[in-house]
Parts: sequence; structure tokens; C-alpha cells
Amino acid sequence: MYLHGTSRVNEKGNLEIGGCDVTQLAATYGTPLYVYDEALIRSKCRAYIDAFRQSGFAFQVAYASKAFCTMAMCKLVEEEGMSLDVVSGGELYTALQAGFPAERIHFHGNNKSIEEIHMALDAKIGCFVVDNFYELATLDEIAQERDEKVAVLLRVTPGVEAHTHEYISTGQVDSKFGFDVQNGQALEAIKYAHESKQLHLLGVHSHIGSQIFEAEGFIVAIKRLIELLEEAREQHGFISEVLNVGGGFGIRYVESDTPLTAETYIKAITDTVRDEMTQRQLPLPELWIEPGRSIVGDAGTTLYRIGSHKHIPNVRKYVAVDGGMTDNLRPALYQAVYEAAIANKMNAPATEQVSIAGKCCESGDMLIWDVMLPEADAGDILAVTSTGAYGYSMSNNYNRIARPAVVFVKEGEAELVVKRETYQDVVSHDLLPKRAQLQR
Ligand SMILES: Cc1ncc(COP(=O)(O)O)c(C=O)c1O
Ligand SMILES: N[C@@H](CCCC[NH3+])C(=O)O
Repeated sequence: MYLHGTSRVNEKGNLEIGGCDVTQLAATYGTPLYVYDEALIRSKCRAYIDAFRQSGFAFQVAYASKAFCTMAMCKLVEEEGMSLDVVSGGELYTALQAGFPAERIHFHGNNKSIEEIHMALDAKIGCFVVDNFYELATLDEIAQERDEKVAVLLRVTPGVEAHTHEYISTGQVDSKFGFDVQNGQALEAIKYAHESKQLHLLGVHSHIGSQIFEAEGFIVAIKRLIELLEEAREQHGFISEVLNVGGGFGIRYVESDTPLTAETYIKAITDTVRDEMTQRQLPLPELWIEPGRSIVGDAGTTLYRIGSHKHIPNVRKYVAVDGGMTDNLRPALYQAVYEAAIANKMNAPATEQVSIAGKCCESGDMLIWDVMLPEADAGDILAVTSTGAYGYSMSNNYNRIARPAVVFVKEGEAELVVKRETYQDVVSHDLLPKRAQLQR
């Protein structure tokens, strides 16, 4: 198993993260438990910021809060001097409750409600990333009603899709997000926003995918965005102040993954923007990015307690843990792969191949297929690494399983940042029918 950040094996042969023995964390806070290596999160934030500083560009690094959105995380992002991308009233509310500076919040989403738009305007957020013509007209109208000028970016789809080890440059883009560049809708939206008295069009945004291991997709997308900006200047006199190239930078889930460094991505992005803008005699914009997974993904480890097992001779051995698709939906949703170790037997040789099952009533509730581990006993603590992104944030109460707690660990100290849900929390929104209440 790859050990990230401050993770190490201590003298007792136990896994330690942030100077904390994880078997102690499991005993104190219970399992399943999300453990975040705070120093690693901060170093990821700083790597992007340092890379931009070296480039000479004005910039904003906006953490995509969808990857892991809690008040403690918003606070950390604020302390690191970053901006924040939210996609819903709930994420916005979390950020505001954490005291995150509203002017550094960017509001995304393909179907923002009228209530969410008012909520964001009341809070005086930095900008909206407008996704479609309906939203453009709605925002224009609401801004007029409120007699306000609203800063916007336009999300455009440049016809580039990238995932892990490949990128595809697609002719026609079939996506629910954004204004299409190739069919002219992006230019039409620029004209609308630029000419609107109520909107202040800052620039354009694109996001080409997630868990990307190559810079090439970003380079192709940026070239297309800049061609669009050249047309926008020629046809509508629009000059972009901001270029937002989204998130999607890949991380290591398993030992064989080979993500690029933040420096490599940012250098490719800044070099391309500089070259393309200069060639076209366009002024250099402020550059924004929106990393989510690459800020928190490999800083998160989930601890489970091992319970039952089932051995089917000549087929496989299932080892079950006290969580599963309720705390990590990614294997079931995307066939995502993870590594694991028995945290209290880190020095024991891995002698058996097992598959890790969750506890939900669902055959697809498998966390890992075919992993080599030391012999597992009931009560052992299983640590699954790189679960920091889209784990807690996509957790759910299937089978009325309560969501786990979250702790941040640093320099031997652990801090509870999300309490474990109780069964009472799980039923807290249920209402018994009136007749049942009368019978009580
Ligand atoms: C618009 C936008 N920005 C940023 C992100 C964050 O992506 P990632 O977590 O892959 O960095 C996403 C999610 O893919 C997104 O849709
Ligand atoms: N939730 C996805 C990524 C979605 C990115 C959001 N645009 C994942 O776990 O990989």
C-alpha cells in the first residue's frame, strides 16, 4: 500500500497518520472513520499557489468543495488564502457558516434555483459561473429586480474530454454542462452577457473532466478557449479579464497511478495561455483553477473494523467491514479501485487474497476486489487509502446506516470535525403519521 503524506508504520507495527496511531483513533472515535492528514491537504494547496506565483500570472486557486465540503475544510481553505467553488445552496451555506469570505466564492451548477441565486446575491459572493441561456436570462432579470450588477463567468464546453490516461477531442459535445463552443452558442452567450447592463462578464470557464493524468487535454481546451476569446474580441469587443480552466488534476489511488505534479500542470497551463494570448495580442487574463480531488483525495484514509468473513473454496474469500457504499460510493458507481492494509498488522506479510465487502444489502456493495492482506481477524482495523475526495461528500444513509465521523490529524493531535451520525439523526426528519401519534 502506498503511504501518503505523513503516513508511516510506527514502532508497534500500526499505521500512523499525522503522528496519530490509527488504532487509537478507531478506539476513540469509532469506525468507520474518515481520517484526514491536515499537513498533506495544506501542502497540496500550497503546491498550486507556489506554482502560480512562479508563473507571474495573477491567479485564484478555487477549491472545488464538492470533493469534501465541511465547515472545517472551508476554514482550512480560507486560511490557505484560496477561493471556493460551490455548486449548491448547501455547499454555499456550509461555507458561509464557516465564515468563508463571500467575495472569494464562485457559484457553479447547471440548475441553480431562484432561491439559491437570491441566497448567493444576499451573501455578496464573488461570481456566478453561468451554465446555460435560461440561467443567463434569469440572473439578468433578478439582477435588474434587485438593481445590482452581477459578476459572471460563462461555462463553455470546448469539445475536449479527458479522463485518467487519455483525452479525447470530440467534434460534437453531448454534455449537460455549459455553452458549446463549436455550434456558436458560447459566442452568443458572450454577446448576451457582455451587452447586458446588469451583468459584468469577467470571462470564460471550462472543465474538461476529472482524474486527469496528462496536461495535453488542458492545452487543447485552452487553445480553443483562446480562439473563442479572439472571436469575441473581434465580433463583440469583449476582452476577458479571467480565464478559468477548471479542475480535474489526477491523484494516486493505487501504487501504479502516476499523477503529474501541480507544478507540471500549472506550467503547461500558464505557458499555453501566455503563448496563445501573446500570439493573438490579447492581454493576459487572471488565471483560475478549481482543483477538488487533488487537494483532499490522497489526504483521506477510511478506517473500518473487520467483522465477518465468508470463504468459498476455489472461488474467493469475502471479508466484511462495518461500512461500504454508504461511506464510499465510488467503487459501486465507477468501479473505482483502492488499496488497503490491516492497520494493526502493518508489518505482517500479506499472505491471502481477499475481497472487501461492505455491509449493505446489495451485492454490488464491494469496496475492493482481490487485495493481498495478512490474515484478517474480526476486530482488526482495515485502512483504505486515498478516500478523501468524493467519499464523505457522496456518503448516504442507505439501509439507514449512520454517516461516519471525520477527524483531522496533525502532529500527534486529532480533532473531530464532523460528529458521527446517531440513529436519532437518521430518523430526525421522519414524521409518524397522525394516527400513530395519537396512539402513542
Ligand atoms: C466545474 C468543476 N470544477 C471543478 C471540479 C473538480 O474536479 P476535481 O475534483 O477532479 O479536481 C469539477 C468536478 O469534476 C467540476 O465539475
Ligand atoms: N464524484 C466523481 C467526480 C465528479 C466530479 C464532479 N464534476 C468522483 O468521485 O470521481
